[in-house]
Order: sequence, then C-alpha cells, then structure tokens
Amino acid sequence: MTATPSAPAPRVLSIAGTDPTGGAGHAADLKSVAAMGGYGLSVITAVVAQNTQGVVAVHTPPVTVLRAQLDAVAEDVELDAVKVGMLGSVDVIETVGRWLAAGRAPVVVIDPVMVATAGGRLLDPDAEDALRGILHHADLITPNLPELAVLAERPVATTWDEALEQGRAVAETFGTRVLVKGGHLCGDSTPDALVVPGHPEPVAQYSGDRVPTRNTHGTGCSLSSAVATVVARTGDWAEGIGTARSWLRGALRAADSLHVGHGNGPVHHMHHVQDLVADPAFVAAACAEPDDAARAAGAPGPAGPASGTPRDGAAPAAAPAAASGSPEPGADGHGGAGERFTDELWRDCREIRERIAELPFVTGLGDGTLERDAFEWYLDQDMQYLDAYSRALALLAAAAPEDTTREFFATAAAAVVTGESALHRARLGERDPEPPSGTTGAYVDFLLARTGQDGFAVGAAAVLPCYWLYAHVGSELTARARAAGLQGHPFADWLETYDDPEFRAATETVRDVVDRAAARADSATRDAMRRAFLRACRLELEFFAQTAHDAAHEPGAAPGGHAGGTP
Ligand SMILES: Nc1ncnc2c1ncn2[C@@H]1O[C@H](COP(=O)(O)OP(=O)(O)O)[C@@H](O)[C@H]1O
Ligand SMILES: Cc1ncc(COP(=O)(O)OP(=O)(O)O)c(N)n1
Repeated sequence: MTATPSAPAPRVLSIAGTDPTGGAGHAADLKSVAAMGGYGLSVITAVVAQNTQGVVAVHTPPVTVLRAQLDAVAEDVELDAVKVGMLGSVDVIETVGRWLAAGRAPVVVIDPVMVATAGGRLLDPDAEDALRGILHHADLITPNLPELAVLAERPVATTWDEALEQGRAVAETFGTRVLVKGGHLCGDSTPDALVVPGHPEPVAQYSGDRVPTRNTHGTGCSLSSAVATVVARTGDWAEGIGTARSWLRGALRAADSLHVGHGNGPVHHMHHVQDLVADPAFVAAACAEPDDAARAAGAPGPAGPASGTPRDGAAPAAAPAAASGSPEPGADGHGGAGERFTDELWRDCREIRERIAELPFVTGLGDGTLERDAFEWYLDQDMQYLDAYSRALALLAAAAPEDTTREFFATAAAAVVTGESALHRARLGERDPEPPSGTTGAYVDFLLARTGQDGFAVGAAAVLPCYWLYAHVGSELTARARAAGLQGHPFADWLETYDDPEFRAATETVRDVVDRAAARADSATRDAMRRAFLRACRLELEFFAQTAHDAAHEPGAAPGGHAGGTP
C-alpha cells in the first residue's frame, strides 16, 4: 500500500454487452479488471435488458457505432489486453474480428458467450459459425460447458474427463489455449484446467470445492477479464488463471452479503478490499501524498530529519498521533478493545493467506504431488532468500531496543545460516545455484531496505510474515500430510521444520516484539509497519506462486514481461 503504485496498471479493454444489475457483461468486466489492479476501458456491443432472473430484451446498436467506439479507443490508448464477451450477432462478430485482426493487444481473451445461465440467448443461433471464425485471434478462450460443447460439436459434457477431451479438441481445432471450466458440472467440486494445443494433458489443473451459493451471475465474465488483467501484467497464463481463480472464489464466498436481486445474484468483486476501505486509516494511508508516505516510513522530510518521528527505544510511550487517524494501542500493543496490533495485521492479510493456501505449489507440497524439479527450484530460490534474510535479522539485532530482543534476532540470524540453509543444501547437493528470480530479488531488496533503513519497528513488521505465514502454512500442510500418513511423504522433513514447536515459539516471540514496537511507535510509524507487513505478505504469496511456473519453464527468470511466457 503506497501512494505510488510500483507497477503500471494494465490497460484492459472489455468488448461486451450491458447488464443493468451490474453482475455480468461490461460492468462485471470493469469491476474485475479494477479488482486485479488494472485500468478498465469499455466498448459496448449490445444493450441488454436483463436482471438476476434472466434476459428480457436485447438491442444491438448499428455496427458503425461499434466500429467507431473501437477506433476511438485504439487511436488514443495503447492497450495491454482485450477481453471479448457478448457479441450477439454475425455483423458484430465480423466487425470485432476485423478490428482484432490488426493485432490490437499482446493479450486477447475471448469468452464465447452464448446463453445467460439465468436464461436467455445472448448469441443469435446463426452466429455460431461466425464466432468460430474469430477464435484464432484469442490467446485464451474461456467457454463454459454448454459453450464448449457447441464449439466441439458434441453433446454437453457431464463428466470432467469428457470436458477435458472436448477442451483438447477445441484447442487443436482453433489453435488456441482453452480454459476448461467445471462450474456447470454436477457435484461438490468445481475443477478448471488450462489446455494448450499440442499438449495431450492440461498444462495446469485447478481444484476447489463448490462454494455453496446461488449467486454466481457473471462468474464467467469476471474470471475471463481478471485473467486478462493478471496475464497482461505477468505474462504467465498458468499462474494468472490461479490468481484470478482464487480471487473469484473469494468473490463467490462473499456473494451472499450483497443482496442484489431475487434470482442468481452477482459475486462480490471487491470483497478483498471491502474491510480495508471501510477503515478511514487505511484510506488515509493509501492516499497519502508522497511526502507523507516517506515521513511515515521514517525517512527524513524535506526539512531534514523527521524530528517528530520517535525512534524505537527513544519514543515516548504515548507519542502524539499523526494525522492518519489510526487508533492508539495500549502500552502492550493491544488496541482499545483488547485486540493486539498483530491481530489486526493478521486480519488484514486474510485474503493473502487464502490465496497462498490455494496455490498449486502449496497444495502439491502438502499432498506430496509437487514435481521434484519444482520443489528443488523453490529450495534454490529459498536458499538465496534465506541468505539475505539472515542479514536482515542481523540488522534487526543491531537496531533492537532491548537486550533480550537483540539476543533473539542475533541467534535467529545464526540459526538461519546453520539450520535451514543446511537443510536446503542437503537437498540440493553441490548443484550450482540458479540466478535469483525477479520475485526473489524484489523480496530480498524489500527486506534489506526495511530492516536497514526504516528503523526497528518497521523492520520487525517486515520480517514477521516470513515467520508467521510459514508457521501457518507449515502447520496446516503437516496436519493434512499427517492425516494422510507422513511416512514416505517426499517433503516430510521440510514440512516438519516449519511445523516445529520451536519455530512456532519463535513466531510468537516476533509477534510480541512487533506488538511492543507498535505500542512505542507513533501512529505514522504504525501505518508504515502495517504497510511493511502487508507488502511482505504479498511478496510471500508471489514467492510461493512463482515456483511451479518458473521451475518448469524458465529457471531463474523473473516472471515479468508480456504474454507468451508460458504455454
Ligand atoms: N459455486 C461455485 N463455486 C466455486 N467456483 C465456481 C462456482 N460456480 C462457478 N465457479 C467457477 O467460476 C468460473 C466460471 O465458471 P462457469 O460457471 O463454468 O462459467 P460461466 O459463468 O461462463 O457459465 C469457473 O472458474 C468455475 O469453476
Ligand atoms: C451482457 C452479458 N454478457 C455475458 C453474460 C453471461 O455472463 P456469464 O459470466 O457467463 O454468467 P452467467 O450469466 O452465465 O451467470 C450476461 N449475462 N450478460
């Protein structure tokens, strides 16, 4: 959370029909693009009178108006991705097809919308062939099962195996990636899979229990535009679909809280920021002017060192609150209602924790199905991370306000070098290390900057996620692996290290340290601690998420650049 975003927002154009209830079509696209950190643009193909109970009427403006909209955007804006939804008629399809043929954006996702799930056709029956004729412009198509069946010219799949088979056939016929979606299958699970021409097996599979809600209106529109946005930023299809899917599952889980309409209501696109934006302190910190943000992080302001920013150990117990409006915690770091500062941090990172738990790397680690190469690549990156992490802990030891804390961090720094790194080395042998990936490098730079430059309190908040999220992930995975039988589990020693009672005790110590530092800090410093903690949580997520892809395809490479990095 900084006033200036670190990466530019991808510019994602939605070409779609309308939905006045805001759950599907262009409204869902724009919300999903924004939810994934993109900038949404919109060209309307059809004005649809519909609600959560079905489609009432469709009006298609003249295609000259459509073409004028498309050209107006293209002449003025460089696009990073295009997502195509409802097209409706042959004329509209041909107009969009001709426009796409000029190579408008590096990422093109086509959701071949045919029928609204709540009822009502969104594609003329005679337009199916025309739709087939533009699919080769897509980098990914995202049909639901009935749409997949039309494209495969087969009956609608009733099993996941049939769906995958149809996905393979469609990928080969149209020469493009297909996201096979299990949302329309009967049963308790909703698998998805990425199928790529020339690959007999899916290159990525995603599993998950069906979220028990009838409010699923617009899931297909939302997923496809979220994928387009994430891939425009990262270039990684397999991971991008995983990220978009985790977010959509959160949106489905929060859907029942919205109360929109009497039929199949929409999903909650902004569920992941709902609690944050309700907190005026978050909004103030997120929208702070650059100078305020720098002061909050303890950097000298334009008038020299920030004399009003107390440093650890020297700060008065009740420093005057800065303008951010954050509540003052009590002397033990507990908030007025008895809540610890770190309880608040844990709540704020709930979404990130859920996304970590659903990553294919993490689930594969737990059930032992993770590819050995992927694990070894992860260990390699982790070893390089731990090298810098031990230095960050040593910096904290040097800055620690109390002797016990100094001793704790100094011992921890040494233990990282001798203990965890040794476990990694034992697994990797004498193999030459891969270069650090972009994510590893970013995490390492972040940690060394926060612990080296921003004072003890912010530095301690920055290292806490490495303890806490690992202890959390480790104990959940180990519990699952134990239930299935740890004997013979290929990653048992790794799991046990992070589920170790000593590691959990160390995590509790760091929490206490952070709570005490928060109690001594003024409110601007506490805001900087929150930012450092959440940024580190996001980097933990990215660190886990990078693994499966980079190990398999581009060892050591930063997962950056534009589309085309993965199959
Ligand atoms: N109840 C649900 N719980 C979890 N995921 C779901 C649920 N319904 C749909 N999905 C997911 O939503 C996405 C869109 O799926 P689907 O419903 O098949 O498409 P469409 O909205 O185009 O008909 C897929 O990732 C699917 O797995
Ligand atoms: C204008 C418009 N476009 C697409 C759809 C279909 O949306 P989808 O995401 O496939 O969700 P369901 O309607 O199938 O739940 C739509 N309804 N309107």
